[in-house]
Amino acid sequence: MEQQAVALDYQAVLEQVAADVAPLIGSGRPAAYIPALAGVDPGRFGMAVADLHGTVHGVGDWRRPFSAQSITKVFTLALVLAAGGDALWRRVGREPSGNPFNSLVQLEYENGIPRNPFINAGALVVTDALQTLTGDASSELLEFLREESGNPELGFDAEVAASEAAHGDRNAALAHFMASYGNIAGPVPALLDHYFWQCSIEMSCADLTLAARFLARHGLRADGSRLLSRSEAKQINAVMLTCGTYDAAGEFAHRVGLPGKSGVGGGIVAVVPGRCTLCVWSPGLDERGNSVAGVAALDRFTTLTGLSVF
Ligand SMILES: NC(=O)CC[C@H](N)C(=O)O
Repeated sequence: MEQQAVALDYQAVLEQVAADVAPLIGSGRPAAYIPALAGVDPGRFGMAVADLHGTVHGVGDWRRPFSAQSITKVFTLALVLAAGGDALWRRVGREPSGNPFNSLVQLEYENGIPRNPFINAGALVVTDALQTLTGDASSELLEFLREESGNPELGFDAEVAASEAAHGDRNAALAHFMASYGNIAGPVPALLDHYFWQCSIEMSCADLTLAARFLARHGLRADGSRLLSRSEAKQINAVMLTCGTYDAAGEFAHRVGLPGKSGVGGGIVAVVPGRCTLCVWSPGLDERGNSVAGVAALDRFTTLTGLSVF
């Protein structure tokens, strides 16, 4: 049976979701391996939905900025595909890794080609590609996010970026290891700086729902111009579905049924292609690095509304 695009009362749905997941807020733990993130209040919860035209509804802390972290990997990937096309896929795969996001182990067996663009190794390759294409990967990303969200105030959190750099041995190891296979073009120290700056961008649920709309709009930017072809937008959504929540992507697809991308700041962006974008934030993470209340909220949202890609 074909699903009708019935007008939904997003505000009422969000309020219901927030009430339903309230007992889970504070479960899990904020990321501790980046000390500047460990101090975030685990009692926070916000969620927003943006429709295709940019009307945003939200509940809780939906306007409060948080550390976007790995959610930014979606946008960096989009900018590289927009500027460089398919060439990227010779350097990074599109398969789930089944391993933690910062794992080193597969890289040696697979000749320095990361499994997908959303584990840290893959994101480092994507950032390296953006650096080659533009000369200033982090500024390029920030500019794009400001334009799409309509929020010129968006910026980096210098304390988080410095904290990541100070505890960045794992990411440095990944980057140097891939460089030894010839899969990093630029100097590793500059690449790591850009990568950490990107991860430190602070955005609210409202900002992220707006910025991700090109994924629900089949590649069209907020101003109506085309960022990606319809097929490229589909490809990013597909990789989000299969790889966006790391080694929990199967569980996320099972529960939520939408392309999604999480970050260790506790945010998750999800996309209903042709319909809307969602973002939820709550800093308590499960052992795989995904927000406990966040996944539950998206699960509840798709159950209540029937909105899913399946
Ligand atoms: N999953 C994440 O959000 C990880 C991003 C984090 N900045 C890191 O590189 O470790």
